[in-house]
Amino acid sequence: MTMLHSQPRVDVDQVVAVDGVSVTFRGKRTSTQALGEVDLTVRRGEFVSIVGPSGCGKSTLLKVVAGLVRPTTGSVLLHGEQVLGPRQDIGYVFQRAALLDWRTAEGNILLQAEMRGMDMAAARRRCAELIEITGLSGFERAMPHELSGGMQQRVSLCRALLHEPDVLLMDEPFGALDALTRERMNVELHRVCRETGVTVLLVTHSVPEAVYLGHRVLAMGPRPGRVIEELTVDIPGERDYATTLTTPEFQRVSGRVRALLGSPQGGD
Ligand SMILES: Nc1ncnc2c1ncn2[C@@H]1O[C@H](COP(=O)(O)OP(=O)(O)OP(=O)(O)O)[C@@H](O)[C@H]1O
Repeated sequence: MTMLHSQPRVDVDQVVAVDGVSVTFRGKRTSTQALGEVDLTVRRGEFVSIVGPSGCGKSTLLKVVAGLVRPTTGSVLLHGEQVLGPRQDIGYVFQRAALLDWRTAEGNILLQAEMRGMDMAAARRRCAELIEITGLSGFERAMPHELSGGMQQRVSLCRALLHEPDVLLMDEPFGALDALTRERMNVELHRVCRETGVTVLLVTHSVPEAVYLGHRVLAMGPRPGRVIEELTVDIPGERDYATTLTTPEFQRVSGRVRALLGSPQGGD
C-alpha cells in the first residue's frame, strides 16, 4: 500500500507560517496580552513590512518567529518545521546595532561565525563579500566609535547575514538614524535583499520605509495587535527610490496605511 496520497502537500516556497499565534505575558500579579491572534505566511524571497501603533505586539511577533518567545496559542513553522526554541536559520537586526566596542567592524561581523562555530575561512570570504555589498569597504578595521550610526547598522546587517540565513527579522533597524541616512539605508537594504534573495520581516514605524521596501505591508491594530489589513505593493521588483515614491501605487498604499494608523496624510 502506498502512502503517497495521504501525505500533506508541502509548499516548499513557504518559508514562514504563523498560525493562530497569540501571546500573553503572565507576571506574578499582572497578565498582558501582547499579541492578538495572528496568521501570516511568507514565501521565499518575499519582503513583508509590519506597521502598527506602539505596543501593539510587533516586536513580540518577531520574537515568536525567532523562537525567543513562546506563543500562548498557535504555532510557527519555519520551512514546515515547528519553531520550538531559538533558531539558527534566521538573522536578527535590532534598533541598536549592539556592537562590541572593543572589536573592529570585521571582528563584530565575524562574531556570528565564532558563536556558531562556522568554518572561519568561509566566514571571512562571506564577510568580505558583505562588506563590499553594504559599502563598508575600507572600514573593515574601524572600531565602532569610528563609524557613523548608519555604518554601525550596516555592520549589524552584515553580522545578521553572515551565516546566510533564510529569514532576516528586522525590528525598527533604522529608527535611530537621521532621515537622509535612513533613506540611503532603505535603498541599500533593498539592493542587498535583491542580491541575496533573503526573506525579510521588517517592523517599522515609517510608512515610506514600509511601502518602499515591502512586497506586502501588514497593518496591525492596537494591543493586543491583530493584522487589520494586508496590502500588496504592486510596484516592480527593482525600485529606484525617488521614482518609486512618486508612483500612484506608492501613494495609494501609503495613504491607506496612514489612514489605518490614523496618522496625518502628509506625515512620516
Ligand atoms: N517580556 C515581557 N513581559 C511582559 N510584557 C511584555 C514583554 N514584552 C513586551 N511586553 C508588553 O507587550 C506589549 C507589546 O510589546 P511589543 O514590544 O511587542 O510592542 P511593539 O508593537 O513592538 O511596540 P513599539 O512599536 O513601541 O516598539 C507591550 O504592552 C509590552 O509592554
